[in-house]
Amino acid sequence: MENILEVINLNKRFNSFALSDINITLPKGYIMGFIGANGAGKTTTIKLIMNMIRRDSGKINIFGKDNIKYEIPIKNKIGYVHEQPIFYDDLTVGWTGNFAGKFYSDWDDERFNELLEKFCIKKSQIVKQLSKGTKMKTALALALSHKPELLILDEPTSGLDPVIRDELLDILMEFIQNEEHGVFFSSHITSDIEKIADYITLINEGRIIFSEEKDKILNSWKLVKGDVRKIEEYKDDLMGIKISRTGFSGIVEDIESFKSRHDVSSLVIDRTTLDDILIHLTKKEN
Ligand SMILES: Nc1ncnc2c1ncn2[C@@H]1O[C@H](COP(=O)(O)OP(=O)(O)OP(=O)(O)O)[C@@H](O)[C@H]1O
Repeated sequence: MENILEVINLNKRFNSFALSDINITLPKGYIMGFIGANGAGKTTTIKLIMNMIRRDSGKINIFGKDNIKYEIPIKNKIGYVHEQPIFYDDLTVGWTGNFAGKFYSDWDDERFNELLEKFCIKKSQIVKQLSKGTKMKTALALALSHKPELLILDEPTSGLDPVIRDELLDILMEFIQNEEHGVFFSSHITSDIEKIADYITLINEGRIIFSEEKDKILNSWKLVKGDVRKIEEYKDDLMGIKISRTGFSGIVEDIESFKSRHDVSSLVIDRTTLDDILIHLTKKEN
């Protein structure tokens, strides 16, 4: 299987934060959701992928090529949306499209018009008068209008109402149908990721916790709950343990192996949602 994006042993240090040994692989034809708490390192990873900041070490290949050495041809085939899209605020959406089109050899004006219509945006609208959600939709229309092969989206669904979010998710699923494209998107809306992602990467405090197929994660990771008096028996095999007055809960990475080592008859074993995993594995203890 050919990879559209490979991040290999990537490191980047700021004064008080470090991204450590980041490894991510996205095969062609798939969508990867990138999740993590605020400040976990998602935007920094995306900026490194886009070569907007300098890496300390490691390697990033996009379409099989180094993202720095082949930056211009690679960026010609990437549709990128920043978490806070930046425009010339006093100008119109139409002007913005014409301007963006000059930078891409494959700009498709018809596609841009089609997307504006779908998102109910008029070309005559002045950018500074757009709502937050409409600005994001404009950024998405721009990112999708130069025939990109890879979409890199930093929180594309934040600020969008559920109807538009759903439309956007449909567009992303449609985008990968030809099996030649890929989507890498970060989001705090885990239901969006559960809905459309094939792969999920979870980052916490600058380290990858997992980067795996969604179905594998949701099938093998389970939420285990039990009587707090029995916690000693299980605690070494549970992650992110939370204790209340009566019970405990924790995450198990491989439920079959857990069952082979413990009597689970008194436990409740539930399917995990991404929110369960995020809450248990990334919440700092007070
Ligand atoms: N240029 C910089 N100089 C110093 N520290 C930085 C810089 N950019 C980011 N950081 C720090 O790196 C950490 C990770 O930030 P990042 O924006 O990557 O997190 P995030 O996961 O995208 O968070 P959020 O979900 O809130 O957008 C934060 O502690 C942030 O303050």
